[in-house]
Amino acid sequence: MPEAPIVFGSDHAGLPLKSALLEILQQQGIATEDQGTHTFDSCDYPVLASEVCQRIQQTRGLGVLVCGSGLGMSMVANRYQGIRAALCTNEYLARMARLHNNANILCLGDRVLGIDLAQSILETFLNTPFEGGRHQRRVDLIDTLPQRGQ
Ligand SMILES: O=C(CO)[C@H](O)[C@H](O)[C@H](O)COP(=O)(O)O
Repeated sequence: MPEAPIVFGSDHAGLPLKSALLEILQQQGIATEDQGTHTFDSCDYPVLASEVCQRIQQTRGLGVLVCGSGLGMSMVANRYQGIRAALCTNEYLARMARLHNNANILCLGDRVLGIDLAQSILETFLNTPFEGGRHQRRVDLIDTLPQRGQ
């Protein structure tokens, strides 16, 4: 389990699932942060994703972004340097996102997943280490190849 707090963010559509997952982790004694949103007023997912990504750039820990589908959050998050966001709809994807891609943000869709499956995906993500080895070389290329325009 990582030492930095798990940083959460959602828009209005992701608020119910985010709240449920935060409560579960808090009951397990896991440190968390909630960068918002905190109300059901309609808001814009790029703003919330930006807050969480900037926080992860500081903590170098793991984050969770929840919107209606998870798509918008993942699109925004993957534009940030050093952020590898993975939209996961099952435990296999969550496991591979950590093992092979060293993903540091998990994106979830509140309108896609039930709480039980989302909890299982989250726990898989948090408890799976990066495998390193050949995957480190590929992860390094994620950051360098686009800058070279290749
Ligand atoms: O970014 C999204 C879609 O890719 C998220 O699912 C948003 O939460 C969704 O678009 C919000 O929709 P709403 O009709 O404004 O609630």
